Amino acid sequence: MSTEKDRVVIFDTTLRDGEQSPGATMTHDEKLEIAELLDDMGVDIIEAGFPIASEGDFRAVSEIAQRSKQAVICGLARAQLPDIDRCWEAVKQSERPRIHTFIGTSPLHRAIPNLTMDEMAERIHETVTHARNLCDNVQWSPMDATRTEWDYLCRVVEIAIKAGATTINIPDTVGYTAPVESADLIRKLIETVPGGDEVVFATHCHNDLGMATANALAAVAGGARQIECTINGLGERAGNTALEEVVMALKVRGDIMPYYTEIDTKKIMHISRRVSTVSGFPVQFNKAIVGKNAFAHESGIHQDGMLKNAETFEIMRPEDVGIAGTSLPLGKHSGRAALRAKLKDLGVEVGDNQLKDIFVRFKDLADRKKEVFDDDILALVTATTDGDSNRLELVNLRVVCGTGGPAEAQLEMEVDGQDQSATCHGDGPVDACFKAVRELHPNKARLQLYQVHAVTEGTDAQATVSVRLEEDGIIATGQSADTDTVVASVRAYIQALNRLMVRRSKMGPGADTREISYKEMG
Ligand SMILES: CC(=O)SCCNC(=O)CCNC(=O)[C@H](O)C(C)(C)COP(=O)(O)OP(=O)(O)OC[C@H]1O[C@@H](n2cnc3c(N)ncnc32)[C@H](O)[C@@H]1OP(=O)(O)O
Ligand SMILES: CC(C)C(=O)C(=O)O
Ligand SMILES: [Mg+2]
Repeated sequence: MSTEKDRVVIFDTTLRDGEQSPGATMTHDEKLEIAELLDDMGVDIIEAGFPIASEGDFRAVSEIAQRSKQAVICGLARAQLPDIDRCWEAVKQSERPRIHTFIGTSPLHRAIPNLTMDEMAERIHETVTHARNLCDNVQWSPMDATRTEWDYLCRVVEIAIKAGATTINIPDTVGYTAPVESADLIRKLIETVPGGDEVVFATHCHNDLGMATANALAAVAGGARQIECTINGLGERAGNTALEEVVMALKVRGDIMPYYTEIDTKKIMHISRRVSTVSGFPVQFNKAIVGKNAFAHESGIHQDGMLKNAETFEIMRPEDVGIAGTSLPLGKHSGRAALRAKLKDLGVEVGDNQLKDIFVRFKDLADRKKEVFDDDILALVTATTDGDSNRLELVNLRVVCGTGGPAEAQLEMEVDGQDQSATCHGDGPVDACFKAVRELHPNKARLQLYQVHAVTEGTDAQATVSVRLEEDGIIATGQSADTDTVVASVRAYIQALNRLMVRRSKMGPGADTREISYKEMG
């Protein structure tokens, strides 16, 4: 049975509560940019700032008010007449202005302005009336509502409604409430307070116990039709309800939550990145919806499932939140299915046997590296698919080098199936290694080119080493990739020697490089 869905209004307070996070201050231009993005994505109400707080806040709220295309522009004001006047001065420039005024109503918060219950009730009446005389869209909030005595909460909400508030916001200022309480509180207020069914109830949750999203959604189930939230959950202490979370929860679980918003969800990722940049608050990797890993799968079983059917491990499409697509980063937990898919993406078609070889090398690399990048994979392919006959093979290598003297290489190498070892010194670790290779496999090949480049970033980057050898006009190259540059160098050198031997043998019988004595590297 399909139910008609109710509209839930999205009230974004990134520029007010979000900016109150220590260190999240935004410049004037950044605020204008974020407001424009919020407006474009379909946010219904933008709380643009606290106009009495500073000249800068006043200017930002005023300018956002002038520029907004469709959103209601709201400013915050304490329960003080000068605050409300200043707020009105700023928001009145909007075609759709709102004044949001608040006061802390719990016992702890009543003590801050040192007002008795009756004095506070009188102040609420006076300030909401004043706001309503200026603006016909007035929101009132009993700060710390979830720790306010029930009877007193009902009393002050009724006063605010009678004084003309059109939206009653019930803040869980310190993130104390639990979902079941959140739903009950709103439901009971609507049922109990005279006029409660004639105003919009809003929910404003903080994330101190990690329940802000759950509490906001529960409040909606209880009858709230406005959710206050911020991009990336930015906000005081552990933050506010994250806009992207509630919006996507309502979209994805419309089956059990018959509500909808007018947010263009495809714009979520872009605004998330901009807010992260301008606030300087990075988004945690595993953050719901907008975290780097929200649509990324590294483990083989998940990647295989995703390649067969994306719904196996994703409950929403990345495109729906503005992400280009799922990513299957390769790492130590990945399997063949993802490796094959990655190779295909990179335009490399391999047979089953080649894939097997590449996979062994890939696992070996992934064990040593945090993340395996596309370039790493390509380097592995080059190293694996050349199919030479390997008369020389690296078995073991230890290198001692540093400031104390010449480098020493202890090399163990298989030469035509026989294990041999040599220790050589050289002018640096690579020179020592190459000398050891030549001691075990004397040759006169001339080193035409030795080139190292890091193909990936970071201190664990994979280096690709290219070696080109020339001998009697025959040229052979070797290439190897490894996180250890010296190991890559030795592998590349050995590969080039193997190829040289193959080429020589193809040019005529008996022509074996081992009969040729070593000539100094050029
Ligand atoms: C839960 C929330 O997010 S509430 C919003 C919090 N945001 C902010 O505070 C950011 C903007 N704030 C500011 O820039 C400054 O605090 C100002 C400009 C508002 C006030 O600055 P000051 O006059 O220097 O006061 P200060 O910040 O030291 O103290 C707050 C004053 O406001 C009073 N106050 C606090 N909340 C309210 C309220 N809702 N209604 C009326 N008075 C209030 C306090 O009692 C205190 O006044 P008092 O010293 O006379 O008791
Ligand atoms: C000003 C109010 C709504 C607030 O931010 C809170 O109580 O958390
Ligand atoms: Mg808040």
